[in-house]
Amino acid sequence: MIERVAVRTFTTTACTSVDAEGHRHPAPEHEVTEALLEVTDTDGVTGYCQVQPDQLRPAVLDKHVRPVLLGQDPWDRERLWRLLARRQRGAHGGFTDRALGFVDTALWDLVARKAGLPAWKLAGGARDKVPAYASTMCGDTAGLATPGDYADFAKHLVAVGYRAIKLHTWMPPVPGAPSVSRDVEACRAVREAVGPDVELMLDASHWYSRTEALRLGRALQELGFYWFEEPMEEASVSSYRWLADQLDIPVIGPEVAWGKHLTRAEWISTGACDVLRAGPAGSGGITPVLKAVHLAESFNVDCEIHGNGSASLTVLGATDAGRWYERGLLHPHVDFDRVPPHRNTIVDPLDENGDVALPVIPGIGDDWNLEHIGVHTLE
Ligand SMILES: O=C(O)[C@H](O)[C@@H](O)[C@@H](O)C(=O)NO
Ligand SMILES: [Mg+2]
Repeated sequence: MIERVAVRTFTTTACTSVDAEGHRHPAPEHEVTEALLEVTDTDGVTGYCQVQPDQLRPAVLDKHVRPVLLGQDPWDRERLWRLLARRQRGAHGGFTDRALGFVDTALWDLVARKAGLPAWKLAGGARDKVPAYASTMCGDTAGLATPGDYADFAKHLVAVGYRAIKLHTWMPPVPGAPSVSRDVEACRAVREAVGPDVELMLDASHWYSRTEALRLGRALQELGFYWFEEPMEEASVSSYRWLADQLDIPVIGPEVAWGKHLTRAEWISTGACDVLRAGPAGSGGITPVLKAVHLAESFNVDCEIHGNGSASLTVLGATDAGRWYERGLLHPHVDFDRVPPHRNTIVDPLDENGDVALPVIPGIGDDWNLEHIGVHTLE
């Protein structure tokens, strides 16, 4: 039975930081506080999920998570997920899909560790590697400051094996952002740099109106882009249906819209997307993302998985619905393969063919340096 649910904060180092709008950029190496959710059962097995401390608050653990999980059989993951999800209504926004996702992910890690299997095998076992696309950081003023910078970086990414590249371009608070014309210049420069055989995608991060999104989408069509992501606020489903009706380039979503697989059923049934999107971090965990993947399969719609890391790899290994693993966020001035002090290895090394092998260790695949984490635990 589950006997302990705790969040352990620890110090480590990072070479990136987020700006005022939450977009990640390179930074000098510095100390940061991270957190690990731990769910331990009476056999002494622990499931883990790395969390942002402010996104799984003590009050949520006390009021919603522990009352559901403690004393329960961790193998009843589906029943426990549903009990947790139904707590969201009464939490009045205090128990987010992200918090639910962290708990569900730790439960998957726990039962896979108990089974001695990779979680993707336990959840299905559809493939043992997946092609990765390079997901760039947003534009900035040093490194990804011009269309030429994006073009040079794209050539490097192709040279190391990527067969697809997704641009995040310039976003506020970067001066002059957002700008449809600058986005088009960057996308054109990258297409000219890599040629016609590399799949290209743009993630416009929700800053545009319908008419701006339409203008940008038409330009991407001319450049042969593979999908068009999040040009508008995803709460406006009718805007996405309007846009998808007018464009040939596939519109993909939703990424951050709340409502788990249920919201995604609405996006498919109303024609708001041509390709579905869901990720364990933002859509309530591995459990509802698997539901969304199966939903998409039933409509013959591709479902692309949002976000890097072990939980996304779990879904991608368990199904063959997603064509790509989002590897990133990448930047010319950041070594994405750097192993931080709290890990023994990274979970998603890229091979020379541009593929990421699914992890083979028991659990979702994170190889934590528990000696570092334990020693550096903050009380
Ligand atoms: O912080 C975020 O929202 C994510 O990093 C996001 O920007 C990025 O992963 C994305 O949009 N992927 O599609
Ligand atoms: Mg996105």
